[in-house]
Amino acid sequence: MMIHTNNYILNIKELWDDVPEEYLSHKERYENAIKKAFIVLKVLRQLHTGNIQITDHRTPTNVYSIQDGIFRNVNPLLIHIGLFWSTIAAQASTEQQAEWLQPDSSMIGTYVQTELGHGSFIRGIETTATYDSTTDEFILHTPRLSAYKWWPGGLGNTANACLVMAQLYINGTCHGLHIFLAQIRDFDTHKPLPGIKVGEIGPKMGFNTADNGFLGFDNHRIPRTNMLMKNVQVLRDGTYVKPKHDKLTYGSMLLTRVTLISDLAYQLSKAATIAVRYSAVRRQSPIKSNEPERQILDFVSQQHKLFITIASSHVYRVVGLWMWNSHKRVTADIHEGNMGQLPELHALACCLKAISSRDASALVEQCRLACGGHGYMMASNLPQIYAYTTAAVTYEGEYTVLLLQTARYLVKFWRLAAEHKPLPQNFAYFEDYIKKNFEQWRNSPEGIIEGFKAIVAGKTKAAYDTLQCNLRNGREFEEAWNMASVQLTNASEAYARSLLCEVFWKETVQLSTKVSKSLAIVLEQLAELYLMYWALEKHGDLLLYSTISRNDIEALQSRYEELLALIRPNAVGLVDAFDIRDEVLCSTLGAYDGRVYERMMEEASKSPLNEDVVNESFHKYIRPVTMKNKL
Ligand SMILES: CCCCCCCCCC/C=C\CCCCCCC/C=C/C(=O)SCCNC(=O)CCNC(=O)[C@H](O)C(C)(C)COP(=O)(O)OP(=O)(O)OC[C@H]1O[C@@H](n2cnc3c(N)ncnc32)[C@H](O)[C@@H]1OP(=O)(O)O
Ligand SMILES: Cc1cc2nc3c(=O)[nH]c(=O)nc-3n(C[C@H](O)[C@H](O)[C@H](O)COP(=O)(O)OP(=O)(O)OC[C@H]3O[C@@H](n4cnc5c(N)ncnc54)[C@H](O)[C@@H]3O)c2cc1C
Repeated sequence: MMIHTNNYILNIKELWDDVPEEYLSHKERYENAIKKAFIVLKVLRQLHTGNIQITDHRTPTNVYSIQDGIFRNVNPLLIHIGLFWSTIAAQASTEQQAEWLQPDSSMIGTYVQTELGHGSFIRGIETTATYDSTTDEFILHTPRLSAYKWWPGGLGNTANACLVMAQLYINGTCHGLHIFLAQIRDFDTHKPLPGIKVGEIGPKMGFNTADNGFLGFDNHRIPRTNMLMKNVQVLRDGTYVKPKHDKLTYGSMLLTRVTLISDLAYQLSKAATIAVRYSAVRRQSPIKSNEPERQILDFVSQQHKLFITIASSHVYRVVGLWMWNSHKRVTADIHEGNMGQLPELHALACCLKAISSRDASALVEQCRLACGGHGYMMASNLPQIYAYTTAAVTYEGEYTVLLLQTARYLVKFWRLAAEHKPLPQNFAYFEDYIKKNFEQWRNSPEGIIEGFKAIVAGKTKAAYDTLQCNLRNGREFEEAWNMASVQLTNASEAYARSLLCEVFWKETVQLSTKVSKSLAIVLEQLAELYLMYWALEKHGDLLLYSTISRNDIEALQSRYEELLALIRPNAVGLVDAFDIRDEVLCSTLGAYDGRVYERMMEEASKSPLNEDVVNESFHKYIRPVTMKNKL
């Protein structure tokens, strides 16, 4: 059957709620979401097997984005689709993949890594997988409460299988973390298998349809062939065959960090669409007292809040794609046995995942604030987008922890520069900074990019000097590192910002040659706005580390304000161009037709508190008190 995915999915009635999900209980929310998840999964399987074919050109992104509207929260199968399958595809041997990656598989899986006691420091994970050569099995075991797995999405009620990260023991020797496939529930009855203690962890700030779960193993046995064996093997006699790089097991985190950048771009585009459209509808107070009230989008301070969100969505879309292509290239190299580019990819993914999630959550919150009181309504959808986005600051590598990973990479190159050793081209600016080869400041995108590089160099130098000073004072390296960690994270943050500015500007300039002149102008305005915004935000750092002057900063401010005025007439068009359907946006404030107040009233009428003219609690609790003296 040929289908148009948009229409097909939008027309499946069971996928769309009559009662807004906020009115459901924790249990009902899950049950509602799981019903929908399996309808969507069926569609995806039909697409995969070719039973239905797509006529529109944007799937699977389309299916992925439509699900945002379907769930208004999180698809409980997100980890099954996004992490379970992709980890098997990347880390299982060809034979394992042939067996496990069947489109009609009974397995519903999840990715089980974090424990009650350890999330960030994964070498501290306590779950063990001990090889028993007499039976050719691994024994999975949870030695104590802190070793209970805690957090995995879909684990609480949905999954019947999982990929477990555990410490591998062979003949008493620990070989570190490895990934194992374990069945945890019966495929038919769905009851936990013997030796498995599994459940759901309870309500959270968001992700409430994702049934995040806990899991403990009591000497649970799985076949030896259930260890993911593409990069590393345990042979029948217990021989351990090492991987070519000892962090290949962390590959799924790397991939998800890369993917997340694009997902966050999409969340930003939703928030921007809601806030900009609302700001075009909402009128509040005149600018000149003798004039009618103005669209709040005409207030320059409102433009300052919103246009950076539009621009940032483009930045993360462009940089997300750039990272995706790098990941593809590096993965192909790894297949050929060349690990050379992995450290760089890891360093970039860490800082970009950290900064994109932090930026996205801050900007979504800014959009909510920009919608005044109405932005606080769940029906605006901004609170849900925020709850979803801010979780990304923590999961898949906590913000600070990831920035400190990138700092290791920066410090290595600074050490080379300080010792006057050869540097790769992309760090040549470290040497310039040491030799004080400072460029004359230019108030242009290229000038700002150079300025940001000077900040990276200056901050890395400061962190490195502190580290050295701590070492000279007799501290051990790890302690000296901890003492310098505020400066180290600052250097990483600056590095991420300089990458974002450089990649976005260069890609925009290139793209501009391929599109119409009028579109090129708008794209360049947005890119310039992004660079100016951050130059002004970081003007203190520019004053410290570059040759910028006070006059230059004043000129930047004027150009920034000019850009706000230039973008204003295109603001609504720019968010319309994100092309997000009303059914996906799920917002009373952001719908295409601009019927904000009508939709708000329609949504309010769905409140169960409006079902009875007089709520029965009046008779039970209020009247006895208020009427007491009059009875
Ligand atoms: C209709 C449906 C359609 C569905 C379509 C699906 C599409 C999917 C799209 C999905 C997109 C977005 C949605 C995503 C939603 C996700 C939902 C949430 C899921 C959440 C899951 C999780 O959170 S899983 C758990 C994640 N946990 C972490 O990230 C833990 C963080 N900690 C670490 O990574 C490590 O502990 C740390 C790296 C911090 C340290 O490791 P350690 O072993 O201690 O390292 P060291 O010994 O200190 O050595 C460091 C050296 O190792 C190098 N290194 C570290 N990591 C890596 C790596 N990954 N790769 C390469 N190298 C690495 C590091 O550079 C050091 O090297 P050096 O030379 O010594 O400096
Ligand atoms: C919504 C959501 C979904 C999730 N889904 C999954 C899943 O599907 N599967 C899974 O396995 N896990 C999942 N997780 C768990 C997630 O990966 C971890 O919570 C995350 O990696 C952070 O680890 P933590 O909770 O141990 O934080 P902690 O490391 O305890 O962080 C607490 C604080 O300590 C600081 N800190 C910790 N270590 C250091 C250090 N070395 N240096 C400086 N500061 C440090 C941090 O910066 C932070 O401020 C999920 C989490 C959330 C919130």
